[in-house]
Amino acid sequence: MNTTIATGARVELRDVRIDYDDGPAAEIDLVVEPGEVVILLGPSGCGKSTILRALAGLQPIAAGAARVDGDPHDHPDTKCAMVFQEDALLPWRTARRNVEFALAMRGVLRKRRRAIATGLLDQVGLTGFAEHLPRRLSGGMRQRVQLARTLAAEPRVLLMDEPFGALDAQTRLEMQQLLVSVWLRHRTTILFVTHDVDEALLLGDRVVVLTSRPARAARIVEVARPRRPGAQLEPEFAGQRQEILALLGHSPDLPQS
Ligand SMILES: Nc1ncnc2c1ncn2[C@@H]1O[C@H](COP(=O)(O)OP(=O)(O)OP(=O)(O)O)[C@@H](O)[C@H]1O
Repeated sequence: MNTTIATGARVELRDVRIDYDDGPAAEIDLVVEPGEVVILLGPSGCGKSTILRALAGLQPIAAGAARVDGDPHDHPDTKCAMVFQEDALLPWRTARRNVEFALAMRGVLRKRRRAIATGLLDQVGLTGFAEHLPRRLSGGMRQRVQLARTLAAEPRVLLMDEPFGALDAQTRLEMQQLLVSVWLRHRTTILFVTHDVDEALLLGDRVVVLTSRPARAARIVEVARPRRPGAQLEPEFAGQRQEILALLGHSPDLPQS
């Protein structure tokens, strides 16, 4: 791998308020340390995506300030990359050429692009699939290409909006494990939106449980790292799971919707 490692940035949301025409959508005060994984969890429509969109510079902030490594962040740039549930690959380009496109955007010389793209596709477990068009790949594989392409841009912050929400349970588990391995390698700061408490506890250093709209932090749960296999069964983990479900208004005995 020839890419330099872009370590995570510090993200600050200082008394930030984000409005839509019909009123406030989020009121949030949060600092995410470099390389930290913070999960935003909350009821449907509470304002989770809105917070990510504001951090991506796609949504104006009505009050307060968003900063990345101390710099005001109010417009899209390469420091923060969004990863969506639906993949946004170019359908006429192979997996490798989709990744190369991001490298070209970053100004990487043509002769270096191929080796870097192949290395990134190896990292996300797609060795042997580099020359496939997106339509010949499964949903999980397309998400892997999207992750490789996102990493090619060397973002300092990954903004992930329910990236695995459309995948089947097995593929979702594989993608969660992949994200952990990618994170261990790159230590990118990650803000990750999910509805899934187990996903939150598996991936997060901290889980921010949000109120219904406007999204405010109802509680921030610290999660111990590193996770051991089977940690979900340990009492501390089970206690945190129940605490979060209670905050979300679910009975812990009921399965999550
Ligand atoms: N562009 C917009 N204009 C006006 N209202 C919007 C806009 N986008 C979202 N909203 C509303 O703002 C609220 C927050 O939306 P947002 O998408 O951030 O919620 P969310 O927590 O990510 O939801 P979900 O979990 O269902 O994806 C919702 O009530 C939504 O209908």
